[in-house]
Amino acid sequence: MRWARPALPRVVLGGSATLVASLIALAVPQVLRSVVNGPLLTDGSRTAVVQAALLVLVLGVLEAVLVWCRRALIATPGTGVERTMRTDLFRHLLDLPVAFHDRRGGGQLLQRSMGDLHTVRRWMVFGLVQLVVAATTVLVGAGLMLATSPPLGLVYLVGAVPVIWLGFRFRQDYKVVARRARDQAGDLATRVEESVHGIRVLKAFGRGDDALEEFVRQADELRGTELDKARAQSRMSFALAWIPETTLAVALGLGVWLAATDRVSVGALVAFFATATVMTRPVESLGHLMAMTLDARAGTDRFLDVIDTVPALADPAEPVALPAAPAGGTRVELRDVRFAHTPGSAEVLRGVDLVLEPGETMALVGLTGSGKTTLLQLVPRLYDVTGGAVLVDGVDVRDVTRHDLRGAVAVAFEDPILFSASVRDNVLMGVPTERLAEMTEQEVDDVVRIALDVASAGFVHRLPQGVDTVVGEEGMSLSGGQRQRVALARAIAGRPRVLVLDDPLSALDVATEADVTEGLRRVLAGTTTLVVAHRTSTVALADRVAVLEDGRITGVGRHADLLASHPHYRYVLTAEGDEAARPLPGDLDVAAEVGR
Ligand SMILES: Nc1ncnc2c1ncn2[C@@H]1O[C@H](COP(=O)(O)OP(=O)(O)OP(=O)(O)O)[C@@H](O)[C@H]1O
Repeated sequence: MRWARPALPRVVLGGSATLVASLIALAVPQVLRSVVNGPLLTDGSRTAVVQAALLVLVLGVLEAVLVWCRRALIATPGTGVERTMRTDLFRHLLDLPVAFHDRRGGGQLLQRSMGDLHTVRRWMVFGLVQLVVAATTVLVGAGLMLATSPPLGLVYLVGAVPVIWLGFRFRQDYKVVARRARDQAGDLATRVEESVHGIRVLKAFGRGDDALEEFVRQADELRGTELDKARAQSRMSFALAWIPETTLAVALGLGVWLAATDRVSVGALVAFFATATVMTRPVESLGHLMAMTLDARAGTDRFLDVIDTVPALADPAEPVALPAAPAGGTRVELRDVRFAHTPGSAEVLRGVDLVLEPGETMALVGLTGSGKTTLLQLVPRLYDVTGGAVLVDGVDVRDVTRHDLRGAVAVAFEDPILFSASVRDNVLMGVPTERLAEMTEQEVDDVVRIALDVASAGFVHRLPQGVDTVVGEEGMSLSGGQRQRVALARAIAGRPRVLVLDDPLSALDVATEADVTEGLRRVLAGTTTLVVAHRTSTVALADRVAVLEDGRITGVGRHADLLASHPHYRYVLTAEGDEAARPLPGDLDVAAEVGR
């Protein structure tokens, strides 16, 4: 795995240190054997006993030093691997298309980047090395026992057969519950995230108890799975404790008989059981270490599920550069555009043909759910068309890099999302980083000031720290209309070639709306703009209006002309509100005609 590779040298070194430490532990019984068989049972030489004791002491100190080395060597790369995996996952999440995030719960992704990777790190730092060392210790120990006394060693090996079989079954069962537990933990995190996000709705509708009930149900489910895990693990640990112990009891009876009949030396018998004692801990830890490994595997699988998802909206292999911005403005064309949110589902857009001439402001009007937002999102390529093409200055948006495209096209959504940063930083998100890097402090200040002015966001200067006020998570410390204006300022701050606005004035009162409209008119001159409009006042920003009906554009023209000639347009604007069909200044005559 590429994430583990940089850490491998230190992990191998740390593993080797632990291995040597375990082998040292296994060597102690052999020293014991030589003491028992030598000085203890024969000449009783004190020097030999002292030498042996000193040797055991040195071996003990060496073992302790090596255990310390393991910790020092492995802790750092373990955290490094976790950090790199987490960063790569986050980078990938940013790279994945909006359609991916439409399908995945936020909590699941949170759980993947935090809980799952934490499990992987713990396994790398502790589980992996311990597992290798325990397995090696058991193998070497079994070999030593076999060499010390073949009949006793064989008894021990016979006992290993059911343990191996149980281990195999444990692996099969635990793998499934480990994955289920991680998925359920992700679902639970999604529930928390969704409830916190929608706390106002829950409180306003008194639905807190229902949310709690659902949370408890999911938490119980997770607890059930955790208990299944614990049960499987304790079954395995139980087997790993009683089978070797029973085997040793049999071996003890046999060993005493063999020693009594001089078929095995007392020293060998002592060494055999001392080795078995050294092996007790590694053998018993195998259950826990296997469980840890399978947990880490479930975490890794969930990590790879996301990281292996190829971004459907990747940059083209040979990107085309957008032509330099033409003096008169940028031309945007939607050519026979088709779009379905998921493969096989009904098409939301069914052959949209629309041209925005350079510098033109086009309003997009249609019934709720007719696909206006969807259409808008195809221009900055938040989704890819499923048929036809979107062209910016004659270039298919799929042929340019996303970086170039997003430098040229700016968006303001109806539901404006701000980040927990200052107003100033939120606005500056709309300016490409390279351009920001070339600006002086004064120029940056001017960009922020002008953008906020155009969006009539003067309220910002009355905030406690002015433009440096941090707006809280998702900008929740601001009102809806205030957030909408900051988001609008962000969209226009970068002076984009194309501006895509999704009903950007919907949360504003009439007076503020008039101010913003006035400011926008100035800015929009020369910027090709597509703006979703539900109200006549937003339509007032536009040079022409396009009517989206049943997935197609059924009319394009001036507001007054459409009001006169297009029944669906008239119906949409009238249906959206009493004041909606209010004619624009200068349209009074036509409106009067229609009204008659
Ligand atoms: N992420 C999504 N996944 C699946 N279907 C979606 C998704 N987003 C929107 N839709 C569907 O696509 C259709 C068009 O939705 P869209 O948001 O584009 O409409 P709209 O015209 O902007 O509506 P409104 O005026 O209410 O904002 C709707 O039927 C909606 O259910």
